[in-house]
Amino acid sequence: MKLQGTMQVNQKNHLEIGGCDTVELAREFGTPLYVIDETLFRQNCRAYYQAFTESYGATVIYASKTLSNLAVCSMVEQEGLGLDVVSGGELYTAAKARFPMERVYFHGNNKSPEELRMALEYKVGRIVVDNRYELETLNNLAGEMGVKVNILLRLSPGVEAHTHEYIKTGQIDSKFGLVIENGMAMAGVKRALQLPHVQLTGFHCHIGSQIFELQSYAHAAEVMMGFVHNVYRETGFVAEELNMGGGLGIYYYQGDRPRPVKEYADVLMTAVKNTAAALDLPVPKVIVEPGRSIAGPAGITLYTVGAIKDIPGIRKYVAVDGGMGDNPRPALYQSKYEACVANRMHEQPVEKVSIAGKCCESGDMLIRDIALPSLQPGDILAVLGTGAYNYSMSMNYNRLPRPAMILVNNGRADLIVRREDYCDLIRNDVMPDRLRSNLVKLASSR
Ligand SMILES: Cc1ncc(COP(=O)(O)O)c(C=O)c1O
Ligand SMILES: N[C@@H](CCCC[NH3+])C(=O)O
Repeated sequence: MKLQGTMQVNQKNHLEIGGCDTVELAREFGTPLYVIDETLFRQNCRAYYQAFTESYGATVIYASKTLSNLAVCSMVEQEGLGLDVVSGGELYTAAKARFPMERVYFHGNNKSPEELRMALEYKVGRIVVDNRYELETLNNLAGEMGVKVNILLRLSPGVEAHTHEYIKTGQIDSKFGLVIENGMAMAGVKRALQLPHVQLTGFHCHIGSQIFELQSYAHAAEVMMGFVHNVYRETGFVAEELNMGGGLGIYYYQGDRPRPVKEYADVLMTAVKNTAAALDLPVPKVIVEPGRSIAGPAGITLYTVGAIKDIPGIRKYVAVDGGMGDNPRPALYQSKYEACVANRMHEQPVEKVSIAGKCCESGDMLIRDIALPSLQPGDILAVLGTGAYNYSMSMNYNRLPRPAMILVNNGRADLIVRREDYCDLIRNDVMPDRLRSNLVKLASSR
């Protein structure tokens, strides 16, 4: 097990994070509870800023799909990064956090006309256009509003990243972007250059997520620069910007070998520079969009242990008060996590158990076969590395209220997302009058 950031074991043998005792946090805020280590989150932002912006003049934008709320947007802003948003909701959150809109990039493979109009009204820095339909729609909307908008075109470079099938995005058979290989991308560029209300500034690609193998980035950069060269030869257009997406992998489980951000920056920037030199092109402004590698390691989730069921010779199930509702990743991608018993950190593992969630799904298993000290109902289990794609992918299946989130730093814990309650669950339910009167009739006929 790997304790990251400010995590340590305190004198009471409890897990501590951000100078706060997790057992006390569980008591004060309840469980399940998302806890974000502010120091580590900011350190991760700074590692990107130093490696890309200070060393190479590149731009770093945080992918808010990873974890977004007002407090997170505000930290990202303070650390000098931009923001990638993929929906009206993420854009709205950024606006409410007063994030400078010129530092916002708007992504997505099916932005609605309303979302595009909203982005134009907010004057976001760039819209990353995914397909021809969007290109025409955006041009028309910008025309109606009398503006010209800066765009990047998202391309599918045909580069396969070594990661889970569901989180690969750069291959040809993908719902994202215009394919380079078959001419779709070149046709898109030529059309964009004709349209009066869009200003093409460059190209974007994103080859996937949870990537350890840096050569995939170098390869993608070479393919993208090759395309920049072909565009220049065919149209005379010189791309000023090259957005290479995000995707750097993090440590979740033994065997995961994350690469340092500095190494990632060196590999990517060297590939861009060398290819530009070989093709006699100016070096474009490079943009990267990390998410997981900033938020992931900075988060943990605290649960309370409940029912324990031992099926002798088969499996011991230890159920916790959350599960796929707050972390759907194990059910979706068979993702693995490490965990510890936060209130008894000094005890050695004595048995193998499986941590079950509380949803009515056999697949709601947070961790299978983990060696832990003997667990009792009431113990606090901390699952590590849950800062990315947990809260942002959480759901209300089984009408479970979503957990609270707190930000910890230097012994201080601030609530940044309130725990949902049962009223939240029925907030948008509407009882049609005819059903209401049926209920009244039924009641009175009894
Ligand atoms: C377009 C785009 N940019 C950036 C990211 C962030 O990726 P990661 O969280 O792996 O860094 C994603 C998600 O995979 C994405 O789809
Ligand atoms: N949600 C995925 C990552 C998807 C990235 C979005 N392009 C995960 O948890 O690993």
